[in-house]
Amino acid sequence: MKKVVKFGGSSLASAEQFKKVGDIIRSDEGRRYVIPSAPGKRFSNDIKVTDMLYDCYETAVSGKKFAQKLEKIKERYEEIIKGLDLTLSLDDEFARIQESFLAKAGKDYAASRGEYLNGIVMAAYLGYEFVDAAQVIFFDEEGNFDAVKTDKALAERLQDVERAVVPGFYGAMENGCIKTFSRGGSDVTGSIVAKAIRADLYENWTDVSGFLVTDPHIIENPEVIETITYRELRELSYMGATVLHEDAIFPVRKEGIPINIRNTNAPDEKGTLIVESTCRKPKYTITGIAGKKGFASINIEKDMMNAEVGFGRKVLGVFEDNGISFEHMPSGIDTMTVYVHQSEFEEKEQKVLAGIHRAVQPDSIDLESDLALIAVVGRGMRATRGTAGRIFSALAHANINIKMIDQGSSELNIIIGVRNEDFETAIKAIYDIFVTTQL
Ligand SMILES: Nc1ncnc2c1ncn2[C@@H]1O[C@H](COP(=O)(O)OP(=O)(O)O)[C@@H](O)[C@H]1O
Ligand SMILES: N[C@@H](CC(=O)OP(=O)(O)O)C(=O)O
Repeated sequence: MKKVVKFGGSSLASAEQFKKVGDIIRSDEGRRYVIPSAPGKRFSNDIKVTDMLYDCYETAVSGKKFAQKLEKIKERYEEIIKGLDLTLSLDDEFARIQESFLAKAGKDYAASRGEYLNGIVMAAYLGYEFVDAAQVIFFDEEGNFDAVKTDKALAERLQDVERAVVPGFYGAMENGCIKTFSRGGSDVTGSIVAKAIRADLYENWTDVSGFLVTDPHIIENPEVIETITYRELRELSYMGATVLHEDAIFPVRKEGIPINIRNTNAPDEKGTLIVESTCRKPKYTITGIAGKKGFASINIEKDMMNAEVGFGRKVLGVFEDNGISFEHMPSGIDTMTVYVHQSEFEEKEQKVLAGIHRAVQPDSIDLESDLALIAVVGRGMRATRGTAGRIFSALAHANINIKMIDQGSSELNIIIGVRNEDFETAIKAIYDIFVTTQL
């Protein structure tokens, strides 16, 4: 059995957490390739090392003194090294980082040092070989991930390495410059390594007991999802369920490698298994609920809109010309509504409105802001009648006005638009009706 195991920042925030991780790895021979994140938060208002590095680098490039900030980061690692009784000095590494900050090596280089240093500590602790991600994970000149080159390099490099630590989150471009994935990207590294070595399983260890039906910040102690398909997960992680980076699904999915989300603080729990397909019946009609705030809607009206060939294309062309992607586009006979991210739209609002007027001469355009989108996802919805009806009635009972409802033709998800201020109450109402009361 060959397993790739990724440990998130919360699992590696302190020596105590490192010890739990060590026990987990040593308890299973198959856990041969380890992907660590940078040390995360030790307590709720602590600062992640990645954020300390961004801040320190910004101070350095603005020409201010940054030695003290760098020292604080070094202390985080020294505390871990001391707690693990290791004889390891990071003095040379920190001297090099300081020089590189002065030479403006880049924001991505700065952030990547969190995982790089944690990888060195982890390799020393486990007695595994350290493989720098800059040697095996590649980005092209435009900064896009180069899957083909990476897959080949990783497979070759790890071919004869029995046990290795590969730091998460970063790689290198052709010119040697360090480049990171977006935040939470160590999940992506784990998936890429799992694909390259043809792993049997990709374990992703975090601080919750699996993928939960909904965000634990909204519902206290939500149920754990036992089995979820890649497609369901993609919908949920795209809509804000942050436990797994949305791009982490693709590499393993291509190879049919399952992902197992596990809890470092409760290693005996089975967690969530993410698979290509399953005949296991889901426990509830819905598998999960996720959502995001901060959308705006642009409602366009024009008599006889439906008869005007190319109307939709012309409207969407205006958004494209302004570099704005749209999330949803429900339409009526003489109306169409476009949902966009408010932050992307706000600064270009007047340009977009003028563009729409010019392109399709509408009768009227209405804007609404501070909207939230909620995705109710589940493979079980296809076989169950009345799911949308139950959502409607749950929200009506909770006194929430539904702004929009959109069911994908795959019947795997229903998207609901509500006001930002109703977001949490709406999720609670949907959770209650499908999970708590199991109606
Ligand atoms: N549906 C969900 N299921 C599980 N966790 C979720 C969900 N939605 C949001 N979260 C949050 O994701 C966190 C885990 O992700 P993350 O902070 O990236 O962990 P790590 O540091 O281990 O990579 C959990 O602590 C939880 O608060
Ligand atoms: N350390 C990086 C990458 C990462 O994946 O971290 P975590 O596994 O703690 O989400 C970040 O904070 O974004």
